[in-house]
Amino acid sequence: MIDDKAYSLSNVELLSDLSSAELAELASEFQWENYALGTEIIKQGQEEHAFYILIKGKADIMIRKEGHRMRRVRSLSPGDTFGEFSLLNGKASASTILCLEECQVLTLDSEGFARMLLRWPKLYQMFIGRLTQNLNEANLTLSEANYKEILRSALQLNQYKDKFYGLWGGPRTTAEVERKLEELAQPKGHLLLTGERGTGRQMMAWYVHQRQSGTEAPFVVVDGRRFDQQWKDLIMEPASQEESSVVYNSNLFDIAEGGTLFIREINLISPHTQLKLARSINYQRNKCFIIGSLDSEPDDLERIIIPELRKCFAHTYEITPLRERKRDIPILAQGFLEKLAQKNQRNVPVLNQEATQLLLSHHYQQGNVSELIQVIERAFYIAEQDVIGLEQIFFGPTAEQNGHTINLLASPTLKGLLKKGVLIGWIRRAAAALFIGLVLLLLFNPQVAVSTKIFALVWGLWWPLLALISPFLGRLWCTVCPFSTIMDFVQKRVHMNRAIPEFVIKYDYILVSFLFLTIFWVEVITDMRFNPSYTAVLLISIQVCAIIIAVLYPRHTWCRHFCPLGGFIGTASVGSMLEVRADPSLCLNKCTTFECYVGTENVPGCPMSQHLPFLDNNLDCKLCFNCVRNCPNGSVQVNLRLAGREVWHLVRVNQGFAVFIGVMLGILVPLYYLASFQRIEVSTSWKVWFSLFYWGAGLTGGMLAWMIVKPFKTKAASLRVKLIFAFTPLVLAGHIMYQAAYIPGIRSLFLGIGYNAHSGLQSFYISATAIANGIALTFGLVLTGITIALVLLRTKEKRTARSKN
Ligand SMILES: Nc1ncnc2c1ncn2[C@@H]1O[C@H](COP(=O)(O)OP(=O)(O)OP(=O)(O)O)[C@@H](O)[C@H]1O
Repeated sequence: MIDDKAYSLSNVELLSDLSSAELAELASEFQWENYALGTEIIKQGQEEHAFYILIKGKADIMIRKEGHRMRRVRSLSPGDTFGEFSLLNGKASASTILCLEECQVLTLDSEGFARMLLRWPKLYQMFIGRLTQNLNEANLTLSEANYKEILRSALQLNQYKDKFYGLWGGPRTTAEVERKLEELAQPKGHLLLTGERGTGRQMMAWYVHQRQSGTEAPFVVVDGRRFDQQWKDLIMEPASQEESSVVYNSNLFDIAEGGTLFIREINLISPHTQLKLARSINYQRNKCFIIGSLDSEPDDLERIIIPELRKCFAHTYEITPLRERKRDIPILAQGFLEKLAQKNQRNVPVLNQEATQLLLSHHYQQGNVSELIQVIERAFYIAEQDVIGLEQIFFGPTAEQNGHTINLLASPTLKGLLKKGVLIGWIRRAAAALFIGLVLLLLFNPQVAVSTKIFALVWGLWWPLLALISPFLGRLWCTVCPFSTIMDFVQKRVHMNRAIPEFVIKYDYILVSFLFLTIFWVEVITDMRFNPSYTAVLLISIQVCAIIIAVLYPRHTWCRHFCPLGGFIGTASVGSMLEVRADPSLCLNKCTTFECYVGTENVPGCPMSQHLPFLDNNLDCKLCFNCVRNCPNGSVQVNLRLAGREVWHLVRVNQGFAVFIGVMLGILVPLYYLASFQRIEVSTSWKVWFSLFYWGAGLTGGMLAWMIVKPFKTKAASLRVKLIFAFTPLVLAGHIMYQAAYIPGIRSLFLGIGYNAHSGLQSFYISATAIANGIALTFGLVLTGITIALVLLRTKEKRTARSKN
């Protein structure tokens, strides 16, 4: 019978490296089991586990998701294994195995499985590799978290040689680490490494091990987080060894014999197991060197690990957090870039001054050097030139979702539409064609433009509509904006793709504010709203500027850093009801290709240079949906949300746009009173007074906002920034009031509420403009008031929560 089993096992690919003697040894552990057609060998959710090899018959791996019918994931045929996943992670089975025919299997219980892995570590390694491959083919989404854990487990037998960058930092750090390495490599007793996550504790452990025992000696890594579930039984203590009902050929110290056993996050082992571990360490009689690591200050050690275990470690070494040795940052960053360039056979990119400064200003509390590596790797892969600037550095916490949203992509029709992008393409082309027709008409046949009321619609419909729709649809207009379509058309054919000057990135709010002020001023001074030819010249000028910028610089630099209209809609859309966001956990765990930023063969990357997991406000999102089309992981969502919520939840934003809001608010008074209503006769002196009043008010508004929000060194949105953004409804209301006055016929529209022959018509009729203004102003004031109150409440709530922690 054993021969039968050994013969069957010899046909299993996973075991093909074992000799006949070894197969015979292993076969004695396995049991035969038969299952009839339609039976379930394993049930999803089952707690007890065994390892199975299908010898005869066919079976399916089935998964039932909550509220759904059973779904087939994969078929199994003779030689395939199953059950191993649950054995390794100690969790309930994630799937059901259903027999499609009569099946014969060989099974191994959990203890036999553990013995097999210990007896043949190489098998374990192959096993993990095979399992990973199987998992890849199976339902990745469901198993992703477990999959990662297993890969981590697999690391214990992997060679660490090529894992680390082998850099330490600046000369001071390098000298200190080298000295410490020499010292620690002298075997005087076990070592405890303390330091925050990602400071390099593993790396230090590896290099200590390398110096002490050599690269080829075993370096076994186990994780304290899963020690109780996975490894507790593999440590021997003198008393329990004989008592134990399970006799193992080997234990953790045997596996690491002659090398190092590295126990990560040792403090996360339960106190009971810590005690067992302490006894085992003392009992193992220096079979291996032990390194423990934990995230703690050395002074806290007594509190978080039990004294018996603490005493096992003769010395401790604390690795300094990255933020306390900032001089290392540029050297590490450049070093990582060099390694990446070497690996990818590319030129070594250089970090420009601004990018370096940004890297230096960050605190790296999320993951120290690992966090820096992530930022640098991302920058390396998304950089299109050999210089890495601010545009390629994405930092800090990823975007978080606030409150309830409705993902519109849940609708297959809409998803299909956006994924194809054909409709948007046609709308863009149609808008561009209409725009060109309009400009030509204004330029060459202004009388027709006026008599057909087309001209009136330019000022009376286009602009008011923009102010009206952006609180709802955000920058959706920017996607179909003819300026950007024409600019895109030219850019595809002629482009220099120069790096965007840093002053443009840094001071874009000044450029946007200045252009905004200039356009409104020219409009009033030249009486452009009553002059088709001037209007055409303005539109052409804007288009020419957009084209020049598009030829010089990459993507939609114009829309992001220059366009006054884009700036206006962008600030209005911060609180809008539509957002495009990604699921950061999906992006960070699954994505290594950054298609949302880089683009794919057919669809360009984000025109606004956004990396989706870090996109957490609407200011720079044009809702072009390129990311929806590009993302291979389905991470992108198009959400409907509560209007305004982004303002009181604002985390990061280009703070300069608070200045722009100040400017927009400032000019409302001169625009409204002088331009809309007081313009009885446009004399030269009126123009002078208007100009003085207008520029004075605009600049004062901007300066005041600047003084309130300064200093804006980072992108973090302070309370003051949020408060200024809370004024957006008022700004919008003001601009709607100003623009609405140009809606064709509105000035001569009066609404009557009665007739009184004695007191005359006027007392009973009210102008439509006044009603519109009243409504807009009331909405503006009320919404601003509510937003300010919510900003204050939310800040208070956050402060209270922080002080409680
Ligand atoms: N001084 C350093 N020089 C170069 N690379 C470093 C340095 N410190 C850490 N790293 C790199 O940072 C990454 C994380 O390091 P490591 O895994 O050793 O951190 P850790 O403290 O053990 O934290 P974690 O438990 O999160 O892994 C590794 O890729 C490592 O190569």
